[in-house]
Amino acid sequence: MTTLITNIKELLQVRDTNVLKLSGEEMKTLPTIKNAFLLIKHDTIVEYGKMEELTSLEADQVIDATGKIVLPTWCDSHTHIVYAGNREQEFVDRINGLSYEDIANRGGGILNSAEKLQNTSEDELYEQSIHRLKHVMKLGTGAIEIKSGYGLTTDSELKMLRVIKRIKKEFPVKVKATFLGAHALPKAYKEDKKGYLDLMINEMLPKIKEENLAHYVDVFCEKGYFDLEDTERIIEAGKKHGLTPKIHVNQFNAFGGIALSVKHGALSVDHLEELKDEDIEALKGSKTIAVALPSCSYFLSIPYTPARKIIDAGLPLALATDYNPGSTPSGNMNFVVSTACIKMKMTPEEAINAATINGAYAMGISNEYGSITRGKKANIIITKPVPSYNYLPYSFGENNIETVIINGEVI
Ligand SMILES: N=CN[C@@H](CCC(=O)O)C(=O)O
Ligand SMILES: [Zn+2]
Repeated sequence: MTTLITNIKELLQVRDTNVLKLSGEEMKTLPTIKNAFLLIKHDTIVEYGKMEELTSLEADQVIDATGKIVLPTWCDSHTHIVYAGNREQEFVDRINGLSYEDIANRGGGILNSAEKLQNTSEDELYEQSIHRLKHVMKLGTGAIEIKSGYGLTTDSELKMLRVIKRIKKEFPVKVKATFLGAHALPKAYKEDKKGYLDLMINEMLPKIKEENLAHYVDVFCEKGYFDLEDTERIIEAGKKHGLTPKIHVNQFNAFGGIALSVKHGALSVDHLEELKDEDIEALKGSKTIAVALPSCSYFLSIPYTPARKIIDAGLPLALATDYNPGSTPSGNMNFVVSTACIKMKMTPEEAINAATINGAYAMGISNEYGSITRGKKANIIITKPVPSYNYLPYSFGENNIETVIINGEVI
């Protein structure tokens, strides 16, 4: 099966050589070809160039993209889309004056989602999750990381991870799974944190390894959740089971979680709404990428991750949704890209780089995803007719996507 896309107004993120991530100044450049074509064979990008270089129109399917922009699908490197029910009551409680912290302290928040998930069957959880996944695929997401962390018992954490595994098998979208047992202290272990850490280390992780259910290990490293010592224990245990760390850090408080994550070779550190100079220093020269989650800042009215500070220090930055029921009930990467430009003062070029190639890096898949490169997976967004690529973040809230191709097939 071959698909030829012709007359593309502008083809974005064209990289002849296989760049794995972009840092600092490099993020300012978004290589493009105007009046371009793109040829897909089966699930792979095989050729692209200027229309005048196109020698044959022969293909099983020809899509005319006159007036339209073509770019790689979004790579959403931080989500919690496998969850049960929702938390719209807490949303109203926050409008009426309670804080995210107040709600958590009253037994709501993550523990509320955990209770719902524990009482939901694996099949029902799968159905609810794929409903969200299908929606975000239509919004242009072609690769996604999904975390556990709303189970908080061995059975329920495994239930979440099995749902992720099933999604991975059933859907063309690229999926990476992360074990986030250390998301909150479950009620049953309220007075016994050590007991819960032991449970994760001695029971959950070996089972996860046995069933090959995760690639990454995550910890909510935050005051009132897991401190540096807890985080280090879980990271070390995860690494022993072959899981690379990707850590929730600096969401509300900065107290050294970034340096710790870097020391352990974390692939990413995510959130970073609170950021100190020493955090920036810790990231320099490392292979760890910072991941900003602007929809979470928007929804919780907390500070935005200081993207300028990170990029201007020469560091790489990725953008992701954080899609979850408590802090970000949205998986829309288009909104993330817009919000990054509007609120974090990222240029459209930086934001698109952060949401494609750098997002892929933050999932460990940038050798296969995140750019228009010969040999990479054919995961493609075709927009509606738009004046320029700047229009995509500019027209926030508008759906500019007409067609999404994942693994070479229109979805
Ligand atoms: N901060 C920790 N975890 C999620 C939110 C969890 C929740 O409120 O359900 C996040 O990334 O924002
Ligand atoms: Zn998160």
